[in-house]
Amino acid sequence: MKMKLYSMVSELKAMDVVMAVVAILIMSVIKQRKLAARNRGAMLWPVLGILPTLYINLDHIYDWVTEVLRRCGGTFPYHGASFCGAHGVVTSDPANVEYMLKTNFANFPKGRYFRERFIDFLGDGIFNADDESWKEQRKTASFEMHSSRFVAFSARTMTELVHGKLLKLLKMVPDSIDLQDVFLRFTFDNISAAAFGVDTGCLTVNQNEVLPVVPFAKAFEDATELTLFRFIVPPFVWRILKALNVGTEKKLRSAIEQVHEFVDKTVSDRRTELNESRGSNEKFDLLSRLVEEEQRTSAGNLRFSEKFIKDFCISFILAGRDTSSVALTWFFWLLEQNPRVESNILEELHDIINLRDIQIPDDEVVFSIEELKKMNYLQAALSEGLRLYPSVPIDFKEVLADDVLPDGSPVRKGGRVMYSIYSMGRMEEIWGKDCTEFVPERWLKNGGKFSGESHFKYTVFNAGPRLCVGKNFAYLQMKMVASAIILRYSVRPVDGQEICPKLTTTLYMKHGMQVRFVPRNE
Ligand code: HEM
Repeated sequence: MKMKLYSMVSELKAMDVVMAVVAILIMSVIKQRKLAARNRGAMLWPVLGILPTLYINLDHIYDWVTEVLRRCGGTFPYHGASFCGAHGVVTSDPANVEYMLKTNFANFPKGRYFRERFIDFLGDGIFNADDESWKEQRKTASFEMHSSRFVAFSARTMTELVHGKLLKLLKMVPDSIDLQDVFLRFTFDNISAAAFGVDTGCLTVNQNEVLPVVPFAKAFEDATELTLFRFIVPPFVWRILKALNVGTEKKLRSAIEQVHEFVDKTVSDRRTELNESRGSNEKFDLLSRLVEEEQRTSAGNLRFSEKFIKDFCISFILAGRDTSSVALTWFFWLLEQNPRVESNILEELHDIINLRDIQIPDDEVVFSIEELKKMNYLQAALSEGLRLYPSVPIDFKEVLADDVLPDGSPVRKGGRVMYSIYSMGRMEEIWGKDCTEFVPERWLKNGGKFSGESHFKYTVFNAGPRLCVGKNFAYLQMKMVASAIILRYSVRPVDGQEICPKLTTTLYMKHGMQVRFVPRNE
C-alpha cells in the first residue's frame, strides 16, 4: 500500500514536471510568435531556433526568405539550435551589404565556418582564403585574367568550343536534351581549358553518340556536392562521419583524392613541359602563366609553391564551373516565357550581321569579340536573368568583432550575416514596381547602351574587394553561347516538366530542363 502511494506520488511529480515543461514551451512559443509578429521576422522556436521554420518552408526557401525580408523591412535576426550556437542576421538591405563587403570589409571575412567545410577540397585556394593568402591570389588572378594574352586565349578557346563542339552536338539532338547538363559540360570544358589548358572532353560525343562520363569532371562534381552537404547538416553529423570515414564523408574523401591526383599530375607535367620548352611556350592558360611567371622571376626559388598553384587552379574551376551554366539555363527558360525579348535579341543579332561587308548564311556566322561587345540588348537580357535567378542565391560572411549594421541591426562576434542575393533582385525598393518581371530595358540608357547598376544593389557578382574576378569572362562566355544558339534555334522547353531551384549554394534547376531545338530556318 505504502509502495503504491509512493509510486502514485512520484508519478504525479513526474507529471507535474512534464506539465511545467510543456507550459514553459507553450509560453515561450507564444512569446516568440509575438516577437516574430512584432518585428515581422522569422519564427524562432524554443531550443531549435529557426530550424523548424526552415524545415516547413524548405521546398520554397528562397521565396520564403524574400517574403520575410519584404515583411520586416530588409533584415531579420535568426539563431540555430541552442546546442549549435549559430546566430546572426539575414539581410537584403544594400546599405548593410555595402558596409559588410566594402566599408568594414576587414570585420566580415569568409571565416572559419566556410573554411572548415571547404578546406579538404579547396585547401587555401582564393575561394577559401582570407587575409594575406587571399590578397596574394587576388592580385595574381586579376593580373593574369586581365592580361591581353589570357583574354585573347580564352576568346579563342571559347569560340572553338562553341562552334567546334557545342553547336555540333545540338545538331545531333534527336528529340530533346537536358539543357542544364549540356551547359554544365560546356562550362567545365571551358574553365578547364582556361585554368589548366587541358581538354576534359565533357562535350565530346563518343562512338555510340552518347555524352561521356568524364572521371575528373565526375569527381569534381561529387566533391563539390558532398562538400556542400556539410553546409546543410548539423556540424556534428559530418564531423562524426568524417572521423569514422563512412557515408558521404567517405565518398567525399575518395572524390577529393581523384581531383587532387589529376591536378598534381597536370601541374607536374606542365612544369616539365615548360622547363623543356623555355621561351617557346604557346600555352596561355592560367597554370602555364603561373609556371612561366615562376620561371621568369624566381631563378631557382619557387615564387609560387606547388600547393599555391594547385589550390589556385582548383578554386578557379569551382568558381567558374557552374555559375555561368546555371545562369544560361534560367535565361533560356525566361526567354521561352518572354517571346518579345527573344525577338528583340534576334533583331539585334541581325542588325550586327547586317553591318558586315560580306553576308553569309546565319548557320555559318561566328561572331567576333568586337561584335559581341556591341550586343547591348543581349547583355541587358542576361543581366536581367541573373537578377531574377542569381547563380549564387544566398551568400554569407562571418562577424569578427561585435558590430552594428547601418540599419541599426546589432551583430555579435562569431555570428554570420547572410545576404540574400535572390531576394535583393526582387525588392520593390531597389528595382521598382515591376521588380518581379523580366524587363531587359531597365539596363539600357542613352539610346540603348547597356548601363550597369551599383554592385551593392546588384550583388550577383559580389561586390567590393571580393568582386567576382571572372565577371568579364562570364559575360563573354554567356554572350557567345546565347548569340550562337539564338541565331540558329528557337529553344523550346518540353511541356509538363517541373522547373524549380535545387536547395544548394548554386541555383541549379532541381530536375534540369529538357528542351527541343527548333532550327530557325525550318
Ligand atoms: C554568371 C557567372 C558568374 C557569377 C554569377 C559569379 C558570381 C560570383 C560570386 C557571387 C562570387 C563571390 C563568392 C563569395 O565570395 O562567396 C564570385 C567570386 C569569384 N568568381 Fe565568379 N561568378 C561567375 C563566373 C565566374 C567565372 C567564369 C570565373 C572564372 C573564370 C569566376 C571566378 C571567380 C573567382 C576566382 C572568385 C573569387 C574572388 C575572390 O574571392 O576574391 N566567376 N563569383
